[in-house]
Amino acid sequence: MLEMRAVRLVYNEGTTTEVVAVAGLDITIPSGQFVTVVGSNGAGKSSFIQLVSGAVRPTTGRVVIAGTDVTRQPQHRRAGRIGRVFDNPHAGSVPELSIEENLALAMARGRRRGLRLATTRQRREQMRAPLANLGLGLENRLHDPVRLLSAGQRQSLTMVMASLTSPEVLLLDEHLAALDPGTASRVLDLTVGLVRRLACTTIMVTHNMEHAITVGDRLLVMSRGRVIADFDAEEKARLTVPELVGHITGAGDVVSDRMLLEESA
Ligand SMILES: Nc1ncnc2c1ncn2[C@@H]1O[C@H](COP(=O)(O)OP(=O)(O)OP(=O)(O)O)[C@@H](O)[C@H]1O
Repeated sequence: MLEMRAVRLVYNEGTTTEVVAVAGLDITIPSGQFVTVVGSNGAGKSSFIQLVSGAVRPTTGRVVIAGTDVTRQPQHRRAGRIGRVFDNPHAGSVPELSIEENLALAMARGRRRGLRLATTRQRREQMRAPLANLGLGLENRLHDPVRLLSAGQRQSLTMVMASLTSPEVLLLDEHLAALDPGTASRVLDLTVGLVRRLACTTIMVTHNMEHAITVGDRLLVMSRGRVIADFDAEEKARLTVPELVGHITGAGDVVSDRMLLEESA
């Protein structure tokens, strides 16, 4: 279970540039639930993800993962429990290292022994299986540097890397945003399969209203640092894209061209 208790995140507090990024989050996400999150630019979606990962600390409030209060725990201490995939396909892997070395790094993440790049035959087999599941042939390119991969291949690899530590929580921050529609759809299918296999608590931020509705068990709409709508699986199944857009505009927020373009795609 993931709990956010009265969480506020204020940047530059008490100055003329003060920004309330998160204005009060009180959310309980049961273990294994797959939550999608939408909202306009600046609604606080990435801040929510960063508060869970430990990239930022709340100004006030508490973050609890599986009963452990992690509010003051630094990011590296929770790294082994949390998988994270960013919007930038280049952010999740090291371009000059091979696929195998990147996977070895991911496996070492969060372990006390530190990083060990040497690979054993057993470990290589452990890496090959999830790569083969992608259906992209990457299992036969273990020695290729990651810089040779396309954006979709890199994002798929990052997904596999995030899954290798069997995370309790998987954080996906607009991880399909930089991909063309066809590739995004394939990586989304991969995401759904991976989340099902890992059975981990998952938060997926997306600007794609269709994805937000069709994927996962719950949908949160954020506006100005708060959750303004919370749809369970049944409500989500009945929700239409125009209704969802209506929730965002109804809060006085602007729906970006990107959201509308993808809505009509
Ligand atoms: N490091 C920072 N310093 C100051 N303000 C910040 C910082 N990071 C985020 N903010 C502000 O906090 C608010 C919430 O930002 P956040 O990135 O969480 O929104 P978002 O919903 O993810 O937006 P987008 O869809 O545009 O990525 C915004 O007003 C943003 O400008």
